Amino acid sequence: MPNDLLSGADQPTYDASSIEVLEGLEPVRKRPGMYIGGTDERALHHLVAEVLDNSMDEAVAGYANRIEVELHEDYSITIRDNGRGIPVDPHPKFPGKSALEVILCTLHAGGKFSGKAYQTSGGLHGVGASVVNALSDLMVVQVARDKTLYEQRFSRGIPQGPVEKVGAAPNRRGTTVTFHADPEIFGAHRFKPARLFKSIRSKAYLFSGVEIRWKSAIAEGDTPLEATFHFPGGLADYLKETLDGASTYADAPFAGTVDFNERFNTPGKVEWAINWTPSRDGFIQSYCNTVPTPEGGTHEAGFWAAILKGIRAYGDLAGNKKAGQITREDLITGGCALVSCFISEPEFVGQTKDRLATVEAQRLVEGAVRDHFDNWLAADTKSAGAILDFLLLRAEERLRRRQEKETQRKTATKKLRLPGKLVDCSSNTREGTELFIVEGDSAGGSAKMARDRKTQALLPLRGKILNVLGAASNKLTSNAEISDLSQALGVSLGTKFNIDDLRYDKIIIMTDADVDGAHIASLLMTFFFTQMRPMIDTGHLFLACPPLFRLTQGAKRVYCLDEAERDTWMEKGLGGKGKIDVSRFKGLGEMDAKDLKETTMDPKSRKLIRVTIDEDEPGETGDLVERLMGKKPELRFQYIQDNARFVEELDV
Ligand SMILES: Nc1ncnc2c1ncn2[C@@H]1O[C@H](COP(=O)(O)OP(=O)(O)OP(=O)(O)O)[C@@H](O)[C@H]1O
Repeated sequence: MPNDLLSGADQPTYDASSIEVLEGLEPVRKRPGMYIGGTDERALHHLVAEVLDNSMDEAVAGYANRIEVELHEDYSITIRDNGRGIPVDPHPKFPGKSALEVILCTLHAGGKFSGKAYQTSGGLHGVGASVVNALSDLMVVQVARDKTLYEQRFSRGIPQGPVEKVGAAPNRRGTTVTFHADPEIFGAHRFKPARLFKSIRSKAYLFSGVEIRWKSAIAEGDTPLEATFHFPGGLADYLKETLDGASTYADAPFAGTVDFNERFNTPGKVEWAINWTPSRDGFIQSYCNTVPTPEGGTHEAGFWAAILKGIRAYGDLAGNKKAGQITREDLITGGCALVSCFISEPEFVGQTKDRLATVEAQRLVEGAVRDHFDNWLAADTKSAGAILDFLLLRAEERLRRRQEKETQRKTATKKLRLPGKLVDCSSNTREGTELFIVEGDSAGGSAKMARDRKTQALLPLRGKILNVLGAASNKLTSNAEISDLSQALGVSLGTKFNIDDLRYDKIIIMTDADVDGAHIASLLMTFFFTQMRPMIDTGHLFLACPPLFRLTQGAKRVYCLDEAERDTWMEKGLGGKGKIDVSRFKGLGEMDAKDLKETTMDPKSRKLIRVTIDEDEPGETGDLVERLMGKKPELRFQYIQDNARFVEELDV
């Protein structure tokens, strides 16, 4: 027996009794991160968003027009609406329990699955309220319905008694939720009045049909202790307030709202406002069903597509040939945008709903905004001209920066601290250059001989790079392989990544054609996906396809990518004389320079796969990466196979 295995006597029993099933709300308390993205201050504030979103859903559906949020001295918080009130009648499927108790004590219980009770709601998973309940040491829910006031109390997700009638409510209806976040979960984190104030105010801007009242017993800076928000002017007002008097290229923002029902015969709507300013960085804040989506998603993509196509077409029409050079990057540089859409059955990535994944939203938003933008540009030629000039300038600057970078590449290379093991190419410009990331030093040896010195550079990696999904960001920057890689590429990680800094045109991952090689390739792809995403979006990342077999018959020779290809050739023969000789490459290192050049590196004869994100399911890829690279190693092989779904084949 290998000595790193435990001997029989030391082994803990591993049978059915060791398989645990977490019941009720236990999983939420055990792994809060899965439901609210962590246990930090952001997660704590997310609890308020979950409860507030339920009241907002009630308002957007047309049943409530007032919401009150009150922060108490002990940091408990009350959220009250004048909607229909959570149902309190006995639930037909759970004898002895009211609907209220089922909603608050069961995951995936809700009224928003079928679209019958709500058309366009922020809630959809049926877990929000129960998660808040599970993570609160006290939660009290009062419901005013049918002239009666009901109440039920909970602690850490467990009812402290049944729902009870506690009084009459002749002139009132609605739901009041009070909760105190459990310090066992959130430690010393406390609600920050300024943060709550800001997010609540933005909610009011998103739906002009609601009035939100704010009250706080706790002071923070100049945050008011009481305020009432009601913004009939919607997003245009919000943008004006956010820009705070900054000068803008258009006198009034391009703003509007389109009802999808009228336009596309499908429920929902989109509202937007955008203006360009020279005095600050651009930004976009997007929302779906009043839920903020800080990571964007399909609605944002649709919005930018409409603006980009609109401005290019306008430029074309005005006879400006350079308008086609404007990119989305230029639009965002000085463009300040707010986009809020309402759709039925939205799909978000994760329970914290940071990114919208509904594919349909892209088409709806683009279609709705595009016409209006064209009309707006045509009607206000003064603003349109100013914006076009500004964007053309942005595009020119960007192109010039890139040009400078390219001509300076060589000088910069000398100045840059490049990793010692990088075998650089000699070309002075980025155009046509390639960096092969190769597995192991020995592969580096034959690749060095096989490469075209002018355009092909090599970076040998020793062993496996850190799995970025499990790693903290300081670990990332101190990891030697990762820092060599980013230095060789000339770029920084994460939000600091700038595609213009990239030192090569194609980045090609070249690993052995075996499971280990596939694992290294997938670790690298995960790294690029999470830290250098634009590199994939702009089509710079590739996988090399080294062959697995070489068949020789007399003077004839072929290379096969896999067993199937080998078998086909074996059957039909190569057309040479004598017996077919089969050699299997165990790794890149075993191939001589000639083989490697011909099959894998020479642009004239090789095959490359471009790594792309499946556009139909932009959310899926992120999810997939997280699910499989973040957690269990045994799922990785599956992941590697699944990769095939988001790469497309390309002969280069
Ligand atoms: N203030 C409220 N007024 C009326 N009904 C409510 C209110 N709060 C919750 N509900 C009902 O309780 C259900 C469950 O709410 P919960 O927050 O658990 O999930 P959800 O909003 O459906 O989805 P999500 O998990 O995405 O938030 C809702 O679908 C709705 O039917």
